[in-house]
Amino acid sequence: MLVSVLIDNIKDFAPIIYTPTVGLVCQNYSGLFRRPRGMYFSAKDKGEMMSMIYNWPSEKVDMIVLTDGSRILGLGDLGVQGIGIPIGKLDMYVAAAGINPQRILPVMLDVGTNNQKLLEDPLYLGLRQPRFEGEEYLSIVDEFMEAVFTRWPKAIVQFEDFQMKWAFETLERYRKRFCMFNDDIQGTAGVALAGLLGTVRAQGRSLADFPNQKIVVVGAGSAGLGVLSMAVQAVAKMTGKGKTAAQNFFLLDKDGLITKERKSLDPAAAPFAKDPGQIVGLREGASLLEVVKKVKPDVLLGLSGVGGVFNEEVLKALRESESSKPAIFAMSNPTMNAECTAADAFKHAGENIVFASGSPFENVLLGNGKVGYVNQANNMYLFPGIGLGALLSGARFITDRMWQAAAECLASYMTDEEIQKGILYPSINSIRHITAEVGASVLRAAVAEELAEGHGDVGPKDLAHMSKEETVGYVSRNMWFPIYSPLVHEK
Ligand SMILES: NC(=O)c1ccc[n+]([C@@H]2O[C@H](COP(=O)([O-])OP(=O)(O)OC[C@H]3O[C@@H](n4cnc5c(N)ncnc54)[C@H](O)[C@@H]3O)[C@@H](O)[C@H]2O)c1
Ligand SMILES: O=C(O)C[C@H](O)C(=O)O
Ligand SMILES: [Mg+2]
Repeated sequence: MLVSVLIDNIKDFAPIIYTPTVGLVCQNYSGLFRRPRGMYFSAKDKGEMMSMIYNWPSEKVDMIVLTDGSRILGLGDLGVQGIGIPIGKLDMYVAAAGINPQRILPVMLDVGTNNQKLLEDPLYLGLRQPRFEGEEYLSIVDEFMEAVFTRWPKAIVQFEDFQMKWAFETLERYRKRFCMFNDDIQGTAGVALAGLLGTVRAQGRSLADFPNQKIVVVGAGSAGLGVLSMAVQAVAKMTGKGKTAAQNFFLLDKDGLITKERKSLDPAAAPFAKDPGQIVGLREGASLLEVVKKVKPDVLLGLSGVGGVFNEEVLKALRESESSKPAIFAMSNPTMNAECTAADAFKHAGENIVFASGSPFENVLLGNGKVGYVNQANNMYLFPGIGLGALLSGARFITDRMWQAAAECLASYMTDEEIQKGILYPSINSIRHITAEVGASVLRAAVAEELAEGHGDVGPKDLAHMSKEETVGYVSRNMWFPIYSPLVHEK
């Protein structure tokens, strides 16, 4: 496809090159395979990764999206078939951030798969062995990262769709060594925070009221925990109180409400586990329905990967919310894995809700000319700006402060009029403009943290002297745009 066609028609094409169609492609990838795109590093390539990286034909690489295929959307372990995700994310980088398509690199780390069906599939393209674990696994990722940053010291690496344990562990391991981030933990958190701040405004409250929002998060994986961590940081920033920042947040996983009584409580979930004494009438492992009935939340946010967990009973219980405009974020992907459909949300929870989903749904016609607006709460609103901002600032690392700046920029993009209509995010048609603004705020945060080393001829001092408007101009001018020579020259 011509890149200009993609850029000019991004709203129509995003659901094809990206979520949800990319999920279907990954599920059927070995059967659909025609030609390779990107690079595959197998566990058997250990010791060879440096020469492999130096064999990549493009002299410069700006953006790399890397997966090990272990948690592809809500579809589970798809082994090497997960390469569709880095390809789709990088197509978005080209369309949304104007990253030169010759400088992108989709990468698959093939460390085996635990998907029995794939292991038995004669067409499966990857290693036919269980996944590497422990130190063996980490040494493979280490070797890859060292090789990448030796050849391209100013590249940005985005980790995508890693199962939770490796998502957190690799983020901690590399975030202060390399310019990298984990999109499922950090990108999702930023987009959700922008949506949560928009929800406060939509509910007719002042932003300072955010710490009082009662938020029930369903799914304690990399995405759900990422969202809560960032929301807690935002509350702590507003109130100056770190310790009690999580008190209005409730977290559930497949075993129900997480409390301090949970046996083998995951340390990553521990900061959000409720003290049983604190929550009268709710026990360890309480069901989602019990929690919604008791808490009467302002927001119900799903990152469980399980389609339909916001069932009719749960949605009806949300009618008792203390908020006149409760919000439902059914963020799991692809469409089949959404916690509820848009139509069901408006039907069962009422017409005055605010609704967002990770995968696109059509707006819902409510009758009498009224429209139930569907937002797409997807990390695609932020990762292009984070990548571009980091690249153009020459950031050494990507910090929490840069993410906060990105989320606040996205949140402030919306006018009061839009917010009143339940519109929390801008149209994807303006994704280049959004990315320029987000990229500029990330760049300025990098400068403020003295992490900006400059890019090309533009040094750190030049960056520091740019006004806000000049920074947006600089970012926009550095977006690649396709210009095609006409086949027939006009006389
Ligand atoms: N919209 C977005 O931008 C976005 C971003 C990242 C992830 N996601 C989606 O979020 C989902 C989860 O991703 P993840 O990386 O956190 O996965 P994960 O596997 O790390 O976590 C899933 C969590 O859901 C819990 N869970 C499973 N069944 C449940 C149930 N019936 N009720 C309550 N909780 C249940 C699990 O216990 C686990 O805590 C995926 O579908 C993914 O596509 C969306
Ligand atoms: O890929 C997406 O659409 C969003 C997110 O990164 C996910 O894993 O679901
Ligand atoms: Mg993802």
